This record gives sequence, C-alpha cells and structure tokens, in this order.
Amino acid sequence: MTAADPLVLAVPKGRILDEALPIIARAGIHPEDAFHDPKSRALSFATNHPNLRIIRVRSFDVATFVAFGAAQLGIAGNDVLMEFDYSEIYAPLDLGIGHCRLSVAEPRELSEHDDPRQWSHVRVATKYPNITRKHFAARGVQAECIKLNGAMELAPTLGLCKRIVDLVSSGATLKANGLVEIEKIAEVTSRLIINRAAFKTRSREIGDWLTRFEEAVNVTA
Ligand SMILES: Nc1ncnc2c1ncn2[C@@H]1O[C@H](COP(=O)(O)OP(=O)(O)OP(=O)(O)O)[C@@H](O)[C@H]1O
Ligand SMILES: O=P(O)(O)OC[C@H]1O[C@H](OP(=O)(O)OP(=O)(O)O)[C@H](O)[C@@H]1O
Repeated sequence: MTAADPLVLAVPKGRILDEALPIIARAGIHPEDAFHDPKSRALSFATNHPNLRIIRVRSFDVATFVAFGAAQLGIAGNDVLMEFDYSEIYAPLDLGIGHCRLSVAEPRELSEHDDPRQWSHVRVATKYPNITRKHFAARGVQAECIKLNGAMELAPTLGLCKRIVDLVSSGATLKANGLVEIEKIAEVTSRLIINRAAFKTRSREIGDWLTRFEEAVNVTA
C-alpha cells in the first residue's frame, strides 16, 4: 500500500451496521448509493472522500482484514477482537453500539442443581472457542469446545452438549430455548479498530479519521 492508495474502512454486514451507519455519517463518510442497495452484489464502495473506500464483510472477517492490513480501519465487536486477539489491531475507540454480553448458559432444569465451582471439565458449544478455553482455564477447568457458527442455543436441546457460550442481549433467545445464563464472561460493545502498521505510516490521515469518529460518538454521548 502506498500513501496514494485510498484507505479502506471495513464494516460488518450484520446487525451492527444499522447502528454504525449514523456514526459513519456523522464522521462525514457517505458511501455511494450501491452500498445501501440490498440487491447490489458489490463488496467495495467509493465514498464522498476519494481517499476512502468502504468494504462490507462478515463481522469476524472485519478483524482479519484489518489485522493483515488489507483494510486500515474497521468496526468490530470486542467479542470478535477478544476471540482473535490480533496484536496488529489497535482498538482505541468504543463506539457505544452493539451492546450485549458473552455468557455461559445451560438448561434451566440443570441450573437448579448445578454447581459450576465443582467442574473440572466442561463441554461447550460456541462460536468463541479461544475466549471460552481461556475463561475456564483461568480457574483450572478444561473446556472442550464444539465450534458452531450460529444457533448455539439449539445445542443443549438436541443433546450436542449441555452448555453454550454465546452473546446475550435481551435474553429472549435463551428464554425461548429453555436456557438460563449462569456466568458472564465479558461485556461487549463495538469499537473502531486500526491496523497498527498503517497508523504509523499514515498517521496524519488515520489520526484525522480517528478524531472524526471520536467527535461523531461524542455527539450521542
Ligand atoms: N443480540 C445482540 N445484541 C447486540 N449486539 C450483538 C448481538 N448479537 C451480536 N451482536 C454484536 O454484533 C456482532 C455481529 O453479530 P451478528 O449476530 O450480526 O453476526 P452474524 O450475522 O452472526 O455474523 P456473521 O453472519 O458475520 O457470521 C457481534 O460480533 C457482536 O459484537
Ligand atoms: O439475547 P437476545 O436479544 O435474544 O440476543 C442474543 C442472540 O443474538 C445473537 O444471534 P443472532 O440473532 O445474531 O443470530 P446468529 O448468531 O445465530 O446468527 C446471539 O448469537 C444470540 O443468539
């Protein structure tokens, strides 16, 4: 990448995008019309700034694009950042969106007589195997993780395993599947992320974007 190349901002396709768009707009970034067209198959979009493009990728991939310097800026939940723990990502700004928590859950009936302090081994279905293993290892519990990419809440009902680690917001998904939260692992919000090497080589431009995002977030604070 040279200083003449446009910077790339990676945003997640999913639910965060709706909350992120007003912040992006307040930061003065307006993507071309195709970005808002659900029928468009384009993945990379021009903005009103010739030196900034915007790409729309899956939430976990935002972190990967930024860590490898393919995008210099991004928006990602700290669930994703904790799971990868990329040293190349700097996450200076909490955007105050995507509020939820990462929790351990199990069937309500099991929770009535279960004592997590007695566990030495636990089998867990999750999209977050690294966070899960680290969380349990900190208190000497070995976690065996079954990786799923969604619908974790089905795992206990269908006998895949009794516990899950997943995101909880309203708690409605757990409730609808007969599960209860038994431990909170982390609070989650989304952050503005920056590739560290790019921040060194293009500090003025990226610093300007960081300031614009800080101002955009402070408007709502
Ligand atoms: N229920 C929720 N409430 C608030 N924020 C959430 C919730 N679920 C997920 N998030 C946040 O949104 C991010 C993206 O979640 P989402 O569920 O949209 O991903 P997804 O669509 O399952 O991902 P993908 O399809 O890219 O694998 C998460 O990493 C998390 O930070
Ligand atoms: O506590 P709640 O408000 O019910 O929110 C929690 C649900 O939201 C997320 O799933 P999402 O809807 O994004 O689906 P997916 O992860 O299965 O793709 C998360 O994985 C939970 O299933």
